[in-house]
Amino acid sequence: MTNQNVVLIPEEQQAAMKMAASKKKLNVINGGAKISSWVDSMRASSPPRISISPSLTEEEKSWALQHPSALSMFDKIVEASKGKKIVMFLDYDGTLSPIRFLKEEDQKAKMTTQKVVLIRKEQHAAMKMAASKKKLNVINGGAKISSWVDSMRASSPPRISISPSLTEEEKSWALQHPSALSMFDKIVEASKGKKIVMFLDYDGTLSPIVKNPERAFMSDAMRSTVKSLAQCFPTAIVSGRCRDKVYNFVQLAELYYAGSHGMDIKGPEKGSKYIKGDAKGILFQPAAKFLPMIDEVYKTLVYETKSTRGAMVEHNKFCLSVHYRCVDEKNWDLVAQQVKSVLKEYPKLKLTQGRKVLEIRPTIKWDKGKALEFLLKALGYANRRDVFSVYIGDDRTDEDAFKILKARGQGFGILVSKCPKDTSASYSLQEPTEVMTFLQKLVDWKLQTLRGQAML
Ligand SMILES: O=P(O)(O)OC[C@H]1O[C@H](O[C@H]2O[C@H](CO)[C@@H](O)[C@H](O)[C@H]2O)[C@H](O)[C@@H](O)[C@@H]1O
Repeated sequence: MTNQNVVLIPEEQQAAMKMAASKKKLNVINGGAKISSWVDSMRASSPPRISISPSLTEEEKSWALQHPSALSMFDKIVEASKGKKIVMFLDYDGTLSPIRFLKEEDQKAKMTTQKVVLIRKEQHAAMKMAASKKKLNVINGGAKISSWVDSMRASSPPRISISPSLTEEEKSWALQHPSALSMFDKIVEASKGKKIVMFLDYDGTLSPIVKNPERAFMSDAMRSTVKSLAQCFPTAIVSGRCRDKVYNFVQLAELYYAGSHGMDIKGPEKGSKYIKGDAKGILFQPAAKFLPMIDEVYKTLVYETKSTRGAMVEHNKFCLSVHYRCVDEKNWDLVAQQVKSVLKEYPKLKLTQGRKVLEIRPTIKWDKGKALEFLLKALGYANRRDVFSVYIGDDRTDEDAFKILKARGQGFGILVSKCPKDTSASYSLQEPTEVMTFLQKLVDWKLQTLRGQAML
């Protein structure tokens, strides 16, 4: 197998492929088309739906107040029409018929209107890949893609929907991964009599995704909520970033931090109120011996990518991130080639993908899931049945932690996502503002429970 033929499947893409495999019953109308700009322009011309969960943002609430449902206002409407002749004008597409297919494909779509679903281009690419599987080369655990650019496009998928109504697929996903907000009572019920431990990813979970990784600040309101959370439950931040950097963003000394995708773990600065006699805090760095190699690769990558406008290499101590969010899409393959050519010389390093980022890290068997287990053990909670862990994250690397929780039956994961994704998480939240609401509800619930106990 020549290097040119070798392609790495991003975890994001693997997930999409799995989802695609479960979609055999659906027909795809833009099956033969390339990922191209018309999909983007269609996305732009069709606003995303407001919400797949019952909770609304402030903006959505205000819009809903200004444009209330005609169903809920029905009586007022007929009241207003009293004594008048009603004349009806109805638009067709999107009003009398659901918008489910593309005009260019009308012929095909007519035959299968009921089954047709317009899928986002990443899923489309994945389905195409699945179909042409045999032609592709295998790397990275058996998964395949036809090109790096496809896989890079697939990271950080945009919202799936183009119409206000949910597709069957979305409905089914939402049923399987209901909003953690709407299921709040069930969640706290399940945790009754158990010690709750909180694990929080940073980017895309506590802070919104922004173009410049150096400016991914969390809001003061989020910080204050996380602070209150840590007063109620042991709380850890588990991030792909280097520990110092994520600490600088969060700035809460009372938390546990696992940086570099869990390869750099430290307990609270002033010792943990949850571990008796642990004044200094734990420190675990399973990839310490890779530091010189990572430094060397960092310098080489900075050199190799410096002529590629928008590319940025981030040093995360035990791992590296090559960002391409700000690189013109036509140069994404160039970035991929630059990274691949450097990594050829370093078989002890592996490449994974996050949201518009290529991540380089040691091949050791350590990930966010292992970090979660390590922290539970450090807290003395490893084999206890009365521990209930909640892990909230938005990226593929968080899946390792979701899987561990599922396997241990010691809590569950919450995926932060606006669109359906293959996940081992049990619940979903759409964005960081919803994460904050959920965390605040947990704090309020805990304080209320304590007040109730104090009154007994
Ligand atoms: O595990 P996480 O805390 O979620 O870290 C994963 C990566 O997060 C950061 O990149 C992501 O967020 C940036 C800021 O919003 C965004 O610009 C970028 O496109 C995202 O991939 C961080 O900069 C990376 O080093 C982490 O690997």
